[in-house]
Amino acid sequence: NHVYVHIIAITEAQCGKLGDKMNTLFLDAQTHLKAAFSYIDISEDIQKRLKYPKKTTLVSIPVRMDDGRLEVFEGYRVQFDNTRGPTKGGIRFHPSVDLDEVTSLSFWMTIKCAVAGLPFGGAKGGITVDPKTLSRLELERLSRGYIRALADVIGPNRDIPAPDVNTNSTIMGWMAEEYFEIVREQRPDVITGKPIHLNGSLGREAATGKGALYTLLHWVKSQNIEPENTRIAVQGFGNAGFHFARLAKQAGFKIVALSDSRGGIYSEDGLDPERIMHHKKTRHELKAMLYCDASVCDEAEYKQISNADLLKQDVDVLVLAALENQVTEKNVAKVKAKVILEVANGPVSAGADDILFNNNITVLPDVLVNAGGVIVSYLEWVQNKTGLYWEESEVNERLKFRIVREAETIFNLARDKALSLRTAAYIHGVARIAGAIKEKGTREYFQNG
Ligand SMILES: NC(=O)C1=CN([C@@H]2O[C@H](COP(=O)(O)OP(=O)(O)OC[C@H]3O[C@@H](n4cnc5c(N)ncnc54)[C@H](OP(=O)(O)O)[C@@H]3O)[C@@H](O)[C@H]2O)C=CC1
Ligand SMILES: O=C(O)CCC(=O)C(=O)O
Repeated sequence: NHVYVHIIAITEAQCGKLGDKMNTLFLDAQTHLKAAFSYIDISEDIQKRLKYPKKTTLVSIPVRMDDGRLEVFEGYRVQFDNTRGPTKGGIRFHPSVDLDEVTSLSFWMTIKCAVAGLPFGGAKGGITVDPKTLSRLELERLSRGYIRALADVIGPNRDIPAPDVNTNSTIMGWMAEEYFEIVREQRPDVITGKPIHLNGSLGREAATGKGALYTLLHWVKSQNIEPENTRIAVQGFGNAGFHFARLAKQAGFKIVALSDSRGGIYSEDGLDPERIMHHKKTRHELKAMLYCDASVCDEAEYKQISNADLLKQDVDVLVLAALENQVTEKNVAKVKAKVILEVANGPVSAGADDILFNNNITVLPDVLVNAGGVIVSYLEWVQNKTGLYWEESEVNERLKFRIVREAETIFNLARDKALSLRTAAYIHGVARIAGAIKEKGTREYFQNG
């Protein structure tokens, strides 16, 4: 299989050229960086370095399909910055994966790991594929092929992948096992988000949703708002959105609307995410709840809504837990929520973000809100390295302590300097990265300066 795999490690100079060709997502993401630079004492050299990914790898992954055909898929791994430690970030399987998206996601990972105070830089990977069209065996072959193609650039102290959209613990297990075969050594610290039976961490499955809930709870407390008086709509009902919705209901919030890629449902009386997940699992769409047998359904009245409708709901908190660019300058005027909780990466465009700030709509930013996933991935990596495994309660306590500590710093900075929470989060994270670059000395950054 290796014969078919082409690894192209792109140099910095080529990256500059690629940078020029990048379309809106990466350029949009960079807007927030520029905003943060104006509040930090940071040299021009460091500013310039942070605008380019350090290493971009593109691979082709040949897969023998069940019917005997050979399909070749495009795979990516972008390692944006490793100044603070090995790079870290998930792997996405989705038809819209391209270099622009993966680079943007790797940039957000870099900021996020710094915001969370983790000893990691940022990376992201992906394959351009609709995994819903593959059989289980095709999916396994594709996942293993991705690792065979990228085994030279990842590693337990180099770059540590994890799950993202349409990937999960099963896929991480296959990938880890493929890596062990290649290096002839058990290295569970090469990938996080693994199954519990393959040295994964208790608490990783729900960590992204849980971290988002801790951030929201800290926010409502700072505003003297009771969860019981807070109505929430959630876009996206996968790992992050489902666990957030489930835990938010347990914490007393009222979930009135939910959606997945096929549409959504609304109930003024409130929805039960666990019950809805049960129906989604059997009928593959969230709105299957609408057709469920009356004897199984409760008394609540459900209304079908579109994905566009979900964003317009008159709720207290709009939770975006699907994909990037969901609220843009085109639809931002329709948003009625008072608070947006960014569980997804980059769900609000930079232009929409400015409009929301000017309209006094609070955006709790992705680089803080969804950091729970990578925080528990870090805890998994530490457990894998030490061989000492913690109870779930210990993992959750460590997650809560870290995310609340960083949230408190960011909330205070935003309040004291009258900034958006996003700008405050970027200042907090970028200052840590810039500090590390400075301390590292002149080898890479200032060779001729
Ligand atoms: N998993 C993790 O640990 C982390 C994830 N994130 C981010 O959270 C977001 C979601 O990731 P994750 O939950 O893991 O991914 P999943 O694949 O588990 O879930 C994604 C969900 O989004 C839904 N979706 C896709 N498109 C739309 C749309 N247009 N409208 C409404 N729903 C849609 C999918 O629907 P369907 O079920 O029909 O496919 C699915 O329910 C991503 O931005 C990811 O980068 C961030 C930090 C960590
Ligand atoms: O758990 C991780 O290492 C990374 C998760 C991720 O991809 C993300 O935070 O966007």
